[in-house]
Amino acid sequence: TAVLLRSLSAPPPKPTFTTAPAMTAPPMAEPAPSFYIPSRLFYSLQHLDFGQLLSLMLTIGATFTSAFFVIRNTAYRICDYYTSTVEVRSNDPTFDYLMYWMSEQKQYIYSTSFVASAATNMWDNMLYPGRVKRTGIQIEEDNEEDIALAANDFNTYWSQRIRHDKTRPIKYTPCEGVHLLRHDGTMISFKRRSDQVSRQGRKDGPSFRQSEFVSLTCLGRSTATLRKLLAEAQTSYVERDGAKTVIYHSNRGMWQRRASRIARDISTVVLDPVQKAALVEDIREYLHPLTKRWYRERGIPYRRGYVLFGAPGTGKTSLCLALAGLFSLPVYISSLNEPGLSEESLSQLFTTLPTRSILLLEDVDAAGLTHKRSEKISSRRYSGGIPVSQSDDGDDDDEGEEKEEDGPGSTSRRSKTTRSPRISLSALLNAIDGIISVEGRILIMTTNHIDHLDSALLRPGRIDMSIYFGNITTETAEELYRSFYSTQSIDSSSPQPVQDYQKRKLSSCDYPTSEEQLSSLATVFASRIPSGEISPAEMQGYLLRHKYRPDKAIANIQDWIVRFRYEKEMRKGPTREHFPATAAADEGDTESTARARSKNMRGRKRRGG
Ligand SMILES: Nc1ncnc2c1ncn2[C@@H]1O[C@H](COP(=O)(O)OP(=O)(O)OP(=O)(O)O)[C@@H](O)[C@H]1O
Repeated sequence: TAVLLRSLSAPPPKPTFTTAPAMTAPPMAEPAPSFYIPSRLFYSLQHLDFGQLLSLMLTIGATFTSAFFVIRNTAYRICDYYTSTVEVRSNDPTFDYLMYWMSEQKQYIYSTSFVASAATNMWDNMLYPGRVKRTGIQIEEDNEEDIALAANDFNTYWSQRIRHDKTRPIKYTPCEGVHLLRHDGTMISFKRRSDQVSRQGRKDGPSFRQSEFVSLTCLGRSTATLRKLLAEAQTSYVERDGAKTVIYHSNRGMWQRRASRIARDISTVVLDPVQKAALVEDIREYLHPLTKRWYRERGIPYRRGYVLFGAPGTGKTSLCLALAGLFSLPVYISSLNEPGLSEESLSQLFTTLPTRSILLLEDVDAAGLTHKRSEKISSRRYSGGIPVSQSDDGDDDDEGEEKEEDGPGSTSRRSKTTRSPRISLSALLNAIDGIISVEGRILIMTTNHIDHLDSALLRPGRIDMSIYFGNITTETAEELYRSFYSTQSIDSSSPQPVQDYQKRKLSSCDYPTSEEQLSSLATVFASRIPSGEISPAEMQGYLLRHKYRPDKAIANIQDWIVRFRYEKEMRKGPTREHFPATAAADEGDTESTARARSKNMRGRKRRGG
């Protein structure tokens, strides 16, 4: 250290050169101030010229770097020229096909890193890792083997079911990076990467959307191998659905597959036969290719919309699913109340629908955007887009009356009074028939209160047919009874254990054996049903108690109706008749105190008291 310090503080010695005296040695260039210390250090230790050494090193470095880039670019160009690549993006259905196919490949993927998923919602987790919250919704696909096993031996089936639920099969797809796979004797490189894109277009924006990319590369200038692979992936993805109805749900502006269900037969949804036939005929006509041409020739946007309205549990959603089954169309379900749904994502949902699909917008009245704009109610509750809370004294008499009408289970009224609309009416209208909105789709909106919808939403072109769903009538009660007990013939296409099970079950119950017998039972049943009082869902609830006893369903119906009426009364709130003692004490009430009490009661109800 002492030597070093001394050499640094001493003036630089003159370098000695052993060249010919005639040639004057060039004096060593005075090092630049920043090189002074390293230069002195080098010279004192190695007697080397630091400047020359540095330039030599820089030259070597630059040569190697340029050589590296030249070689790499040449290699890339050669690879590009002699290989074929296809890129698949996560916002395209092909991505789903490919990832499903990959998860089904048991061998021939040469990789050491995978995304493993045993989640209920396997697809969401795999396709969009880290982005999907668990909703707790579990929709299971039907499994014929399970049904056959259950028909044979329920206990074994159940223990297997429970074990399976605990140890869900783990599915694998290659994780981010490059992997090799062999398909039809060809080696294919599979590259997966993801990119985070904020909704505002900035990477550091508040809400991110993860986009994924997969590229498949194989040797040769022909893309045939890759096309064949993708076609195979698509077929395997589509074939698993068979004739089932595929249901998609919206999630933050994207459609996500949720389930495939055995299609519901349209005859199981009871509705005025004339209305039902008109609706089915209208859709059939709309889907006809000549209709499409007809629309195009006249410059009319090729779209069709329906609104199904009526009380809860009257079959609106059921009819929509049955129509999807009848026409083998996928159903895309969304609700304007969905958390996180913005105007931008709503428009994206509408534009990414496939042609020939059903878009079901549920409970449009509950979104808070659909009040008639001219009405007093609108300005009072949504002045400036900010919800105005109800005053505690329960002054709003209309409100109280409407609440009672909705019944205790109604959520739509509550949501309207506590939330401001996130989607404006104009955004919804634009999404429905905006210039980039998909043509060929069928829009079905359901609502419990059609009178709350703005007339702009219901104008022809947006909504072409409105169908009312009402409570059970004598005719629909008969139809429901028939559809409930008619499917008792043994399905000869079912596996033998299932047929045996059905036979055993039928022989132990008192089922009608012929169509005539069923008809006369249905007529007796229907004659005991009061028209317009009971919703189909409530009726179904009753029939489910007598799933295998059609005779008991008839015998017990009158008792059930008495109880049903009583419970309905009680749900409306206790009245004087329920409390005769109180009624007597109230005899002396003046009209004004009675009104004050009723007002208080409404106020308490609204506050949940
Ligand atoms: N018209 C009907 N025909 C046959 N079944 C019905 C009918 N209405 C209701 N149901 C039965 O009642 C249940 C609820 O029906 P659904 O969900 O279709 O009613 P909804 O009108 O859509 O109700 P909400 O307005 O609450 O969404 C289903 O299980 C369905 O089978």
